[in-house]
Amino acid sequence: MVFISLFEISIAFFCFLLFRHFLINKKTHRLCPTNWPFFGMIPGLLVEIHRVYDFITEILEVTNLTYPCTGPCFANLDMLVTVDPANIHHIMSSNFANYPKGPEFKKLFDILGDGIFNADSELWKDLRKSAQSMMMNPEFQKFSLATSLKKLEKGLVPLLDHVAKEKLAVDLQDMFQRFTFDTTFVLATGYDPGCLSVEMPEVEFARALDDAEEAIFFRHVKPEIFWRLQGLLGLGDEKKMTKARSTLDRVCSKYIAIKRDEVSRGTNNVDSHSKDLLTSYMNLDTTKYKLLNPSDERFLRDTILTFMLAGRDTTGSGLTWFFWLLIKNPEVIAKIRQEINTALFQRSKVDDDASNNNDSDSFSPQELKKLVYLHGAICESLRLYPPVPFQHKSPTKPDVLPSGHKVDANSKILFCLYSLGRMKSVWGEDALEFKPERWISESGNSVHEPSYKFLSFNAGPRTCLGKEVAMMQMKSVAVKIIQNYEMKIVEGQQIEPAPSVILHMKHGLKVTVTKRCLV
Ligand code: HEM
Repeated sequence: MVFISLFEISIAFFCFLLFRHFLINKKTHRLCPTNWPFFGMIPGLLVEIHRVYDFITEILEVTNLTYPCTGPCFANLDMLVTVDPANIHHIMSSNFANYPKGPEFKKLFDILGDGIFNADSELWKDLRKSAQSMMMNPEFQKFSLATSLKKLEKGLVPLLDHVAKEKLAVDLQDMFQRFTFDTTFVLATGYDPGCLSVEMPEVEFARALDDAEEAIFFRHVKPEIFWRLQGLLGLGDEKKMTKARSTLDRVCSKYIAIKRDEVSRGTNNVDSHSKDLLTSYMNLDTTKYKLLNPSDERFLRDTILTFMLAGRDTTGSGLTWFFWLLIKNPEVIAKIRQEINTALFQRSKVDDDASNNNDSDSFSPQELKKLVYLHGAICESLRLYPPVPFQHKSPTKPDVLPSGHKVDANSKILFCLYSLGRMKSVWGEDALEFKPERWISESGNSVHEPSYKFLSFNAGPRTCLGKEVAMMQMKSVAVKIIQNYEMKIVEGQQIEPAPSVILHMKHGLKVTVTKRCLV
């Protein structure tokens, strides 16, 4: 009897705690997830995980751009989610020193070791300066453009011709990932893995990167102890992560050994003209960059892997969403074609005057820069579908953000780039529409948007180092395909972002292709 009453009293006390909790933690808005005792908002987030980006976007729109998200009390998953441009500018630029990526970031992305994505303070400075000096070198830029053009002519065009001739469907996402995988691998190591071909071979390195990215995404919503346990027991995503790690280590180690051998024998791959990043790092002047150690295999492995993640997936994802938007908006394709034809006509006039005979339909970087409408269309696509959909920061000292939110030392701040590009209060009432014209001024020049508003390439001192390489690559691919092919989306596909640290399409993008008759 006494036992039953004790049980009833406990239930009543628990109900009282729950009631009190809901009175204190009233929801900011009906769309926001409930903050449950013990589990925080995680149950509400997990229910919406299949459409997590749109869910967060809806919440941020109704909460004035910043939302404190509470995790389970035992899991250290509390974070402040913000897309307020004033906060972004404060964190990314004006108070950069107080906002490193932090140790939590490195734990989640541990597969990248001490590469530039994970590094902070002095190590990051050395990594950034060395990578910048290599990538800004005009020889590297020429090498990068030549690599893209060669892959276009020898890989992408034959594949699209084949698909058109045989009336097949091709997964554009797979095709672009293979394209950028090959080009980035050449830039990183000097070797072409030949992933883009009519046979579409399975490439274990590419599969391992995909698996690792998915596992990293889920680490963001799981308590650390949980995913570490999964890793130890070899379960779920962490099982894939362990396998991915061993594949990535093995492949990197193989290429490092081949390259060391070549560099020591002076027989470097002629195609790369010694401008690939691996060769440059092996010959690094370590008196300038005291914290970098190119004789350490681990350092070279982390560098290759970081560049593969930085260059392959981002540009591949950017191209996929861009072509999806184009196919859905044929009037945009027509305008880009018109712009390309005008540029080709002007070039032919200049050539006639100078008696040159340049009948190539590939554009030089200077010519590509003049395609203002194409530039606007790509920026518009990167605004709505940023390849890196979210980013983290963690303050070293407590601070108050311009939005008035207080942040503690070592707390987590998350920028949702996907949501930022869709906020009506930032981009206007037509924020959800695909409008390349948004990026063109009345005088016909490109409109520059500040990076704390258009964050797709990051902002402040950690701005993306590959922005120019990526834009040139996307433009070269776009010109070639738009000029020579028509594409149609295969009916009945569901197009949605996959939960990953890169904004992939969950089920790919299958299209049919026909070759255009050019007169
Ligand atoms: C459309 C294509 C691309 C997009 C949208 C993009 C976007 C970004 C973003 C958002 C970051 C910041 C990530 C973070 O701090 O967590 C970043 C950093 C970086 N990106 Fe890109 N990226 C692209 C292409 C490339 C390419 C092609 C390369 C190199 C070949 C590259 C190299 C880098 C590097 C080295 C960093 C680290 C910068 C630092 O931490 O100081 N990116 N990129």
